[in-house]
Amino acid sequence: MLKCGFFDCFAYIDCYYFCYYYMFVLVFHYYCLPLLVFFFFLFLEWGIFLVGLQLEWKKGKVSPILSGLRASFKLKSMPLSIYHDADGLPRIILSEPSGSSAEVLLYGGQVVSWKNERREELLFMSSKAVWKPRKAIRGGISVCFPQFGNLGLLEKHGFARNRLWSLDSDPSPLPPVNNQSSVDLILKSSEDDLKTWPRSFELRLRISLSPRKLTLIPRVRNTDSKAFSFTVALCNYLSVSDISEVRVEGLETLDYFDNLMHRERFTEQADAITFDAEIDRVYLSTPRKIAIIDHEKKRTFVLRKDGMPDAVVWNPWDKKTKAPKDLGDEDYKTMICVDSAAIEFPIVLKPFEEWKGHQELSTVSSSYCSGQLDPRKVLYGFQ
Ligand SMILES: O=P(O)(O)OC[C@H]1O[C@H](O)[C@H](O)[C@@H](O)[C@@H]1O
Repeated sequence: MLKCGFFDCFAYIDCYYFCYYYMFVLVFHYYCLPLLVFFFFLFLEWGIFLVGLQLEWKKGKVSPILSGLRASFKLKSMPLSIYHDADGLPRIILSEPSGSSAEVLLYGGQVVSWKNERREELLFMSSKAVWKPRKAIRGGISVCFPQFGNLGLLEKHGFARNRLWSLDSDPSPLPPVNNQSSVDLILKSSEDDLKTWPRSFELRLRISLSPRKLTLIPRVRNTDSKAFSFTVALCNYLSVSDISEVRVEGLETLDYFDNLMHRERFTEQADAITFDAEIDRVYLSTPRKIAIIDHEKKRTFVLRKDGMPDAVVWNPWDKKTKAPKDLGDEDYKTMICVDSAAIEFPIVLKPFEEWKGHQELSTVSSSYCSGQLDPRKVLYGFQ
């Protein structure tokens, strides 16, 4: 007869615990441990990726692997409509809720109109502008790349303003835009351009509209196997009531190259720039903020820029022999060009590096007190 004492019960329970423990060890070793190892390496990989992303972004450089990964995770953006006007040039219309708008041509990646909420045009467009390819359109905001002016062997101001750009579906590392107030454009080196400028590049431009503000973010990526350098400018043709009533502040005491004096270097002596004759100067290492004050219209344009240390100031005045053919005789009176530029020190990019600039044009619709460059002071009287 089998007898089962009190302590035999414990032996019986112990045996079960041992089996559970053994099973747990088996499961842990064969299932959980591999899973833990898997997740450990997964998180490690993502950590390295995110740190890399941040470092690359801080340096302003982007590797193709990172940009490829980003592209695969990007959000789908809302398609923008492309219109063809009477001139046949494809254009994109940007708008935002306050009522302001902008028009952007694929030809040249050029902004040709920027209207405020009262539908007033803020950019100058020549009465004789030629709306046909292979010639830059006289007005708006044009992109000079890869050469400013005649500072090289290429055509004046480079070829980018005379090429057909495309919509950019992968603007990474910038997040994709998904509304009607921004557009991303891209120009890549073509076979023809490689013959005259044998450097493979991607030139991107984001144009964004917000109340009283137009922002342009140009970027250049070196997709070549060799380093290259370039000069660049955003030529802003601003609409003014009367050039003789205009004053530009923020460039005083700076050095400039005078294009009318064989690029000789001078130092600005005036406390602001006023206009009574032809002017064509490249101001060097300027502050980030420049004010263009239109006394008659009681409007001030505020130009803020980054990554483009120089500023060009140009008005051809009435020198009919010298003035461009696509400019009306009286047009010089209602325009002033103040450009954001990188000219004195060309930008150098190694393979896969990216350069990024930033320009913001805004308007302050009030009388402007000299010396108060901060538009908040003008608008709200902040001290
Ligand atoms: O006639 P474009 O090639 O468009 O150039 C227009 C003007 O652009 C810049 O402002 C230059 O400094 C000027 O020298 C030039 O005349």
